[in-house]
Amino acid sequence: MKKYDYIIIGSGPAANHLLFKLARTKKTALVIEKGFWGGTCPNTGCQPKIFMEGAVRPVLNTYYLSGKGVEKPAKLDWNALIKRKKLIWAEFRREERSSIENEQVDTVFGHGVITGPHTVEAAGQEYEGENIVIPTGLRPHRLEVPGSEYAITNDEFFDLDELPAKTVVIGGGYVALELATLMQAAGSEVTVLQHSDRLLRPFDQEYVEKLTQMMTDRGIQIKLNMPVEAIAKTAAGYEVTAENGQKFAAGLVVDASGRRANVDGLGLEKLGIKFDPIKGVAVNEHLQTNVPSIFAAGDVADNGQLNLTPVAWVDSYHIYDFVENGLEEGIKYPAVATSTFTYPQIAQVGKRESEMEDGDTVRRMKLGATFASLGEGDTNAELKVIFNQAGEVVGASEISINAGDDINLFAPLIGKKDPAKFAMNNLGFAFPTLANKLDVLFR
Ligand SMILES: Cc1cc2nc3c(=O)[nH]c(=O)nc-3n(C[C@H](O)[C@H](O)[C@H](O)COP(=O)(O)OP(=O)(O)OC[C@H]3O[C@@H](n4cnc5c(N)ncnc54)[C@H](O)[C@@H]3O)c2cc1C
Ligand SMILES: NC(=O)c1ccc[n+]([C@@H]2O[C@H](COP(=O)([O-])OP(=O)(O)OC[C@H]3O[C@@H](n4cnc5c(N)ncnc54)[C@H](O)[C@@H]3O)[C@@H](O)[C@H]2O)c1
Repeated sequence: MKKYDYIIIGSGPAANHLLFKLARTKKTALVIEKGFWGGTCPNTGCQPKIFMEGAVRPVLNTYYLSGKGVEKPAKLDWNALIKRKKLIWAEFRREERSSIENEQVDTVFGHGVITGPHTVEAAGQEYEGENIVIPTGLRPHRLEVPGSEYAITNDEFFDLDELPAKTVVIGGGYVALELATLMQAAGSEVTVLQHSDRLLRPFDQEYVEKLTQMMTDRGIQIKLNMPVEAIAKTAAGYEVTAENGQKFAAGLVVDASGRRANVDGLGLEKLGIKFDPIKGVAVNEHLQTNVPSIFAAGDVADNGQLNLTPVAWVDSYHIYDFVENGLEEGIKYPAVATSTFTYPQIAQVGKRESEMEDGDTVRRMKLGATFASLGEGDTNAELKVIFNQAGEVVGASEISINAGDDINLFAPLIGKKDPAKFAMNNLGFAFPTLANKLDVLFR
């Protein structure tokens, strides 16, 4: 039986960042993957999404600037964009597996099953590992209603050659609103059906309302409290029926009703490894499962964090430091910033206004009134920064077309006592960018 220092089941961001670290050592690893090499983020998640958003953003920009110096809104050519996407990704997919392999790292294509505290089976072979790491990620949740098989998920979305004239998106989280943004910008008539009364739970709800209004103004129908009862195939496409009897016709239905942990068929039950079928594998402060040689990392680890790529990186770095450097201190997550890649974007780091405690204060800045935002037609742009009683920055939220980038300026300011002084003395920001406006905000 071939022996390795690490057996890693899954090849997503949590796995490849552990491999980057291990490359500095002489340690050996086997990576097992049953889907696309590289995992969700580069194949069916963050990367194809941000690639497409890169074209959608300037198109929507011209929509808001139309008649204000721009003659008319630009038109997005979905078919051409997908063609270009497929070309770029075909090359990525050809090369990704071989980019992982080297003299220290072997790869196997297949479903990994843990058979013992140090053994894993894949593609009919058993392998031995000093350490086993489970970064198996999440898979799309499928609605449990008749006809749910007619809906696609993000797994198929980024390869759609044609975009129908009418689309229905089920869900109200990151994926639902990001995909709805892309499809409407490409000319589809989009309806979003959310089962509850809230969208984008991790974000400032005042900004979510602003975003909802702007999406609605562009023609996206957003229906709250609209649980779906069934999806049926019709001569023209599909018909989605809500529990209240309302019917929605569409040429495409996208199920974005959340994601579930990839824990099935991993052999966890046999070894007594604790897990939750939705949230994932139970871990301690070193990301160890209740079997000490077996770790979980990234989205599938029930680590109390949002399921984001930078969190997966932090997890894999911690496992490396714990196993290789004997780090005793438990994992400490930084304040990880997050953003929706809608139009406009909503971004967040640290506390939200709704989480303020006694003594906290909030300061707002109407970014939309600045020359830069006026020039971009981003007149609803706004920023909120939360301070604690000691004057330290404890959170920031922004709605703007650049919020996802802007929020990164606030991550290093979290916990800083005199942020204006810190920013002015330590960070030499370019002008005129949001960075320079920090000075105004902190006066
Ligand atoms: C549409 C979409 C957009 C997103 N956008 C963003 C974004 O903008 N920013 C952000 O931070 N995050 C984003 N995310 C989340 C991000 O993709 C995840 O947080 C990240 O991929 C987690 O990495 P991971 O390594 O834990 O798991 P994954 O990337 O999911 O990788 C897990 C891998 O394990 C494999 N696997 C599972 N079980 C087995 C098994 N038994 N044997 C072998 N292989 C197995 C899977 O095939 C998969 O390739 C997005 C997600 C989606 C769906
Ligand atoms: N920009 C980003 O960073 C980004 C983008 C996409 C995904 N992600 C990550 O991936 C995770 C998964 O994203 P997601 O959008 O799939 O999940 P999510 O948890 O953000 O949203 C799921 C949505 O589906 C709704 N829902 C749940 N059950 C439903 C039902 N039966 N019928 C209708 N709606 C239902 C929920 O209320 C929620 O609005 C996110 O939590 C996030 O961590 C991040």
